[in-house]
Amino acid sequence: MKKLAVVAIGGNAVNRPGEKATAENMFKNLSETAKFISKMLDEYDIAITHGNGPQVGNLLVQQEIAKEKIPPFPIDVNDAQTQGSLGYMIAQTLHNELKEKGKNMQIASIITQIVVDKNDPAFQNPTKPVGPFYTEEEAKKLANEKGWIIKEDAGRGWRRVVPSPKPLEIIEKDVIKLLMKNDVIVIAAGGGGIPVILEDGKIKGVEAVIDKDRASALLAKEINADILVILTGVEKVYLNYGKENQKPLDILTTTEAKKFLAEGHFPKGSMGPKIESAINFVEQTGKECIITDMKVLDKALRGETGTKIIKG
Ligand SMILES: NC(=O)OP(=O)(O)O
Repeated sequence: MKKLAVVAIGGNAVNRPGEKATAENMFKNLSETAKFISKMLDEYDIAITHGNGPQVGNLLVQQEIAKEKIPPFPIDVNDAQTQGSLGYMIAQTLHNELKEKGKNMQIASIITQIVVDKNDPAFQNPTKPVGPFYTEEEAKKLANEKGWIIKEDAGRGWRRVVPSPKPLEIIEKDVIKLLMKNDVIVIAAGGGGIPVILEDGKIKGVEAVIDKDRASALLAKEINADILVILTGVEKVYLNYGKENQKPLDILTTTEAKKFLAEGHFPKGSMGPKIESAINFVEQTGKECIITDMKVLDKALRGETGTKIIKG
């Protein structure tokens, strides 16, 4: 029997740094991503999750420019748009890769809503970077003109930030489980899921972008996954990343992970949420999480590279 995995694909699986975010480039990059992910399908049934920070921010910019003629949508509707566009691209590129390998598997991209707490303090303190990078000067000008909140993003430049509440419950969890039981590759919780709140027994979208690694950990827990795989731009997690004394980590216990997180080894906008999500999933389930680069995914799953987070 195959094991169950949630695979969270990072931003560089979709857009390479410095490359234009054209549909053509995104299809090209995702075709490569599909090659790496498809290697795990003999051993694992998978649910794929993806980010949407750059894409949802780009949609907001497009709508800002066109707002005199076409009314902008709220952020939750734009989250849904990115689930649709990226879900389509991932499904198509994976379908084509599997066909080339002589495999005929069904792939379903699920528009996924995730309940958040309407009193989550994140609504008062936006932290999630979206859209393009700006210089400090450009970003401050845009913040003045458009009322955006802007922040410096992990030493890479300035970006608009929006609220990022904690994901609590996946509305479509049962249909995701049903599809996975029936050997369907599921793409779900894209862009961290569409944030919704409960009001008078109904659900209603709210303007925010949930962190995709947090949503991936929740999905992995809810579908009882054997492993959470977080794909990113580095092969291993490092202590003192980018410094002369940087040290790669092969195995990290949850106790060590919490200590290093508190010591500031994992920046808020990049490795921090991945480590937090890994700790949540591993502590709550006793299962494992691997953080690695998709190019070495097969080796990491064999325990030959990557950083494995275990309970302890
Ligand atoms: N929603 C989200 O976390 O997107 P990124 O990973 O692209 O920032």
